[in-house]
Amino acid sequence: MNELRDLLGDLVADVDAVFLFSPNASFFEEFDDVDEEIVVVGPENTLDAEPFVELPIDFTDLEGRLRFGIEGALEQGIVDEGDEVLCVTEVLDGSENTIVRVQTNDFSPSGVYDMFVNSRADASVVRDVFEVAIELGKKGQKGKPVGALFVVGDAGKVMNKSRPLSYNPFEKSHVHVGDPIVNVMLKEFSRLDGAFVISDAGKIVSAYRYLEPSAEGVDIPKGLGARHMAAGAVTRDTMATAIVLSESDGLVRAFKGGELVLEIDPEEY
Ligand SMILES: Nc1ncnc2c1ncn2[C@@H]1O[C@H](COP(=O)(O)OP(=O)(O)OP(=O)(O)O)[C@@H](O)[C@H]1O
Ligand SMILES: [Mn+2]
Repeated sequence: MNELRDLLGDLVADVDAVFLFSPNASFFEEFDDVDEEIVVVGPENTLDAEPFVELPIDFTDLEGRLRFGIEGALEQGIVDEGDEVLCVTEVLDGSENTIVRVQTNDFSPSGVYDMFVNSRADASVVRDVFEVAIELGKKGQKGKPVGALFVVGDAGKVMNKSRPLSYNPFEKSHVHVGDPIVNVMLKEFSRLDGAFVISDAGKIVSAYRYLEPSAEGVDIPKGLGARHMAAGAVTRDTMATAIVLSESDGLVRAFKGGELVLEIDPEEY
C-alpha cells in the first residue's frame, strides 16, 4: 500500500490553499492548525469562516462546483492565478470523500461566478429564475417538455430591443420572481412563445417578448437554434443575463456577455 500512500502524499504536497466545500463544523476545526490557506465554499457561511466563497446554487456536478469556488476565490483575490489548490468535497452524497488537485490556471474562466455575482440583477434574482427553469425542465408542462427563455436584468434596454408577440399579462402587475404564485404563472405562460423580461430587482416586466438583438458576431455552440441565439445575442447587446430551458434537449443554459457560461441538466440537479 506504500505506492498508494506516496500517490496521496504527492497529491496533497505543496499546495497554496485548501478549499473545503460545505464542511461541517468538526471537519472544519480539524484544519485549524494547518499552514495552507483554508477557503470555505458553500451556500451559506454557517461557520463564520474567513475567507468564504458563497455558492449561489447547490451544484450537484463536481466540475461546476469546483469551477465556481475557484473562480470566486480568484475574483476575490483569495488565490492567485497559477496557485495549486486542493479541493475537498463530496460526491454521491458521501462525506468528504473526494480530493481534487488543480492549478487555478487549469480552468479557463467560464464566467459562472461572474454571472451570479456581477450580474446587473441581484444574485438572488438570477438564482430564483434559475430554479424556475430547472423545475420546469424537470417536470415539463403537464408531462410534456417545454422550452423557456428568461432575460434577467437591464430590462429597459431589453424592452427596447424586443417587441410584443401578444398582450403582456404582467402589464399592470407588480409581481416578483421567487413569489410562489409567480412561479406558477411563469410556468403557465411558458407554453407560449417568446421571452420573459425580468428587472434587476426581480420584477416580471413582460412575457411574450420577441427579442431582436443584433446577432452579428455572437458565437454560440452549433446545433442550438433561434431561442438560444436570441438569448446569447441579447446579453451581448445589453447587461442582461439570459437563462434558457431547451425544449429539444432539456438542458438549462445561461448566457452573459454573448457567451454560454453555464449548462445544467435539470435531471441531475
Ligand atoms: N428572437 C426570439 N425571441 C424570443 N423567443 C424566441 C426567439 N426566437 C425563437 N424564440 C422562441 O423559441 C422557440 C423555439 O425556437 P427554436 O427551436 O428555433 O429555438 P432553439 O434554440 O432550438 O430552442 P429549443 O432547444 O427549445 O428547441 C420559438 O418557438 C420561440 O418561442
Ligand atoms: Mn429547436
